Amino acid sequence: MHHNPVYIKNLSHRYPDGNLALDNINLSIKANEKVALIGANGSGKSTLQFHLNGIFLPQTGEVSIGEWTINDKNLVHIRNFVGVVFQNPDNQLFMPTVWEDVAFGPMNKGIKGNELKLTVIEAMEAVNIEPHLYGDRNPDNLSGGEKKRVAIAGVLAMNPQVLVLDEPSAQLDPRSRRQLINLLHKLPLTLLVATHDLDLAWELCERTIILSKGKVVYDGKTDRIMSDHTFLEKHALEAPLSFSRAYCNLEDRPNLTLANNHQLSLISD
Ligand SMILES: Nc1ncnc2c1ncn2[C@@H]1O[C@H](COP(=O)(O)OP(=O)(O)OP(=O)(O)O)[C@@H](O)[C@H]1O
Repeated sequence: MHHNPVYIKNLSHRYPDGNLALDNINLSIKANEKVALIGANGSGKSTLQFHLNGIFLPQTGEVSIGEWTINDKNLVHIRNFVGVVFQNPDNQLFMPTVWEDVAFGPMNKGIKGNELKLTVIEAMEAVNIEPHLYGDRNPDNLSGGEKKRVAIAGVLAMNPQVLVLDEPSAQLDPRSRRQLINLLHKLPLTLLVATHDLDLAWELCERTIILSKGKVVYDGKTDRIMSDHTFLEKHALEAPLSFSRAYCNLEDRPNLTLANNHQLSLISD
């Protein structure tokens, strides 16, 4: 019996057209671990996330969330345990006002009255969406970054133990992105962040999983992989800028070692 909040064994996923999007994935994530999921377009990140809250059920292999091995009978438990914020917030916001959107999940869990009000306010404040300014607004009329933050608030209001985020920084301006990183950093929960923003991966996640053509090709320390330009290039990825900058100040991060000459030319650029 394992007790990790996320445990995936021999998971494969083939789309109806024959496309093998996940090819024998094995991984587990410990409580409160913050993990980046990176990989080029089409590497399988979204497909994997769809398996984490039962949007897809395993065709081959198994996915366990907390104490449940996902099947079509325990999806309510799974979805209370795992919150997923999709890449496109338009898929997530459907109520006439921001307030109702954030309140929707906790209301369905039976929370009401003052407790509901406090839950909604807390979730909105966590993502810097001021309840008195945004509560009555129609989500359709928000900017992309505001929608994204409301979608995150709606998931936080469910009080999940595992939070899965698909491209959380994609539409955010630098300040909102920074605030989001700080918020995610502080959250006492298990986090899996699929992102092309390798700076965010590096700043937020000690561990990185790299997918390539549906396979896990790296699972280990984020620091280590960000210094391996040859490996990143092989999987169509690029080292983050801030990481290269940090190299200029190696004494701040004494655990880093240069893996090859690429970094040296990058630093002097
Ligand atoms: N509905 C579908 N039917 C058939 N193939 C699909 C479907 N959705 C995705 N795929 C394929 O499965 C593979 C994995 O796609 P997925 O969306 O999981 O990748 P991703 O890593 O999330 O990509 P991106 O970075 O572009 O969001 C790709 O080859 C994609 O073309």
